[in-house]
Amino acid sequence: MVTPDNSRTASDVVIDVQGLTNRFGKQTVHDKLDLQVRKGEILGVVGGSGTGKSVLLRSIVGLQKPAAGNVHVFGQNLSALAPQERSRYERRFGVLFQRGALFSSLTVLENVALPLIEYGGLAAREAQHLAAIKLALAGLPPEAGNKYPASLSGGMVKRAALARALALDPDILFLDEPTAGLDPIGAAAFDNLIVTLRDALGLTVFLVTHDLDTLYAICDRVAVLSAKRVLVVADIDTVAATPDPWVHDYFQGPRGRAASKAALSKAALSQQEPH
Ligand SMILES: Nc1ncnc2c1ncn2[C@@H]1O[C@H](COP(=O)(O)OP(=O)(O)OP(=O)(O)O)[C@@H](O)[C@H]1O
Repeated sequence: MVTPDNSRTASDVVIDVQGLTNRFGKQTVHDKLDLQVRKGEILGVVGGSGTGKSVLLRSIVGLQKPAAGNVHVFGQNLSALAPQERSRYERRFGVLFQRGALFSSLTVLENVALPLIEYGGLAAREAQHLAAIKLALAGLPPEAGNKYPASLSGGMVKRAALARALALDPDILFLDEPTAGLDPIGAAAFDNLIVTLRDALGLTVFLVTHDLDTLYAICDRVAVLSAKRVLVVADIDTVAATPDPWVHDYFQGPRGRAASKAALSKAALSQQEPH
């Protein structure tokens, strides 16, 4: 594993995955995988289809019991905690699942209010007031709150799911392919929203994605999953230059080159803008 930047201290680490092994029957998805996530960063997690990105996310948030290994979050070994204590820590996580995972029989506002009632102990009225604020944070107009998920556009579903992930004021936001299925303009707007929320709320973001534009635009570091482990975790330019066939095809292919070029032009433009 390549970790060129050792300047940060252990206290920066909010998630420490050590020796994680996950199996499904005879299939080993992770074999003694190690990964650290630093406070306040947006970490992009990439890898070929089926390399175990979602399973890794699920293992960290406690939805997948690993065959071996530990996950420390905020210095606490979550696997060693009693269920009640563990769920206290897990409430500091906000998770946006791949397909949104909203309840279809509830309105958007009710979906966002639900965790506030269930885990936050709020009465329905207060929960809905707070939920309306979360919807606004996620960039949805107030009228979207009264709609059912089926009547929302793909982009709005993502924002509604994001609002729900933010409901309990998490410290760490987990996003599983948040821009999948969005048009490029919608995806760029969602990327910007993630950065704004990270900066405003001091979040740490664990972001599983296939979206090269997202990686170049908003990730502080990128981790590549390959051969059941983390092949490399570093800034994107270091990752893109890693000698590995999948990394090469992914980052040096036409889409990778276009995304890199777009990021460079954006950086040049922002330097020209008056501050
Ligand atoms: N609950 C499960 N039962 C059995 N196998 C599973 C289960 N969940 C995941 N897997 C298998 O684990 C492997 C990793 O799955 P995972 O969804 O983490 O991949 P991924 O890297 O997120 O892929 P993609 O980019 O296609 O979403 C796959 O082979 C998948 O079929």
